[in-house]
Amino acid sequence: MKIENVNNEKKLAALEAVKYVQNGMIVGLGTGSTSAYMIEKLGEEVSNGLDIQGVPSSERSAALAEEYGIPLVSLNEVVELDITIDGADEFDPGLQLIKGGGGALLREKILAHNSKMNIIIADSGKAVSKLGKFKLPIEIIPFAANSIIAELHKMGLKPELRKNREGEFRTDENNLIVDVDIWDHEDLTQLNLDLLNIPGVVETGLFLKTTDILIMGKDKEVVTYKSQ
Ligand SMILES: O=C(CO)[C@H](O)[C@H](O)COP(=O)(O)O
Repeated sequence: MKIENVNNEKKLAALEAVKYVQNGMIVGLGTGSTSAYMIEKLGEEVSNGLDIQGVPSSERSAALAEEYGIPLVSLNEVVELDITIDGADEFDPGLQLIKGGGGALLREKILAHNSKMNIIIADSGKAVSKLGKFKLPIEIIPFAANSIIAELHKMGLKPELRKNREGEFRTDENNLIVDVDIWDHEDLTQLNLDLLNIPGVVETGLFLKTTDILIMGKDKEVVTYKSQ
């Protein structure tokens, strides 16, 4: 699909999700290109009088929200969120997700866990029948990087340390990301537990039970899925 069509689907999903935001809400702000459309639209609504406070899931989203005039608070000030709107790298028919392509999975999962409602916004290219074409991001602490990578190799997960132009990719919490191949794994709940059991693994990008509503842009329309 052409990039402008993908972007249009992202935007459609984002605009639809913003309709769920009401006056007085504490809103979790996701990270990524789809979430950026949502933050831009929320900023427009704020300038038209919508009274909300945002809790950003990354430094990038915090900067964007500030640029668009959305008042921000920290999670520690509010403890619970009314709604979080975030993107995904893949979603399956059970609305299970792989997230973390942008490296913000830790704060994103914390927001999702502490939110009364979680809305995921995505273009149609993110829909899969089975999770795992996208490599699963895992956040790990630098102190244990090599031992964790060795263990992930033993598990057959073909780990790759994420890099960028500056060298090792660092998260907002100054951790590392390892991307692993989970394609051959059927029991994702068990896999998630096995990964979280490795000392030094901070969080995984498997979001298995957090989605309440998923809004997908598809051509010029939106399709809304609700969790059962
Ligand atoms: O999980 C994420 C960041 O950690 C993003 O939500 C995910 O990567 C989707 O990004 P985009 O909206 O740019 O396709």
